[in-house]
Amino acid sequence: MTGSQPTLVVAAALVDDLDAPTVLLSARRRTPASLAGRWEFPGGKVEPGETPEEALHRELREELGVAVGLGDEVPGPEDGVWRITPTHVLRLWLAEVVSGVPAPLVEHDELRWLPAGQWFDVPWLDADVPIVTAVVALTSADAA
Ligand SMILES: Nc1nc2c([nH]c(=O)n2[C@H]2C[C@H](O)[C@@H](COP(=O)(O)OP(=O)(O)OP(=O)(O)O)O2)c(=O)[nH]1
Repeated sequence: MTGSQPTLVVAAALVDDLDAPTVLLSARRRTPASLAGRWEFPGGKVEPGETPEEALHRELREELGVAVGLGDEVPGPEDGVWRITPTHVLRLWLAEVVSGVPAPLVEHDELRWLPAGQWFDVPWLDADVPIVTAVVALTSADAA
């Protein structure tokens, strides 16, 4: 049944401070055309031989040019993961930047640090909306 396994995507809810988050980073996709202009959590697919955490560090280095520290995972409702497309599931971690300044290097054409109370104020990918709700709940931010 290996062929029926969904593709695992890993991503980060980057905040300013894992202990007291106030701002959340969202990234606007450049491609494909069907997703361009929508906002997401930076990340990407886990490659063979990588752990999910290794893949996430690689994706954030490649996409944003930053090193991060990972916080808690934001568990999803389906065996702990988030179903984002018929063929992809997402795992998401809270994270904070430990080195570098995020820049839209590859996959994105704009980054935005969303202030508390404005975490829903960009057109997230449809699948990400409930995930943002979970991030709000987990961080107990007064952001919604
Ligand atoms: N990275 C990311 N992908 C998401 C999110 N929400 C969501 O539905 N997706 C979808 C969009 C894509 O169909 C898929 C991930 O693809 P991707 O394009 O980010 O992954 P990747 O960089 O490794 O892909 P590739 O083009 O190099 O093959 O998951 C999200 O918050 N972050």
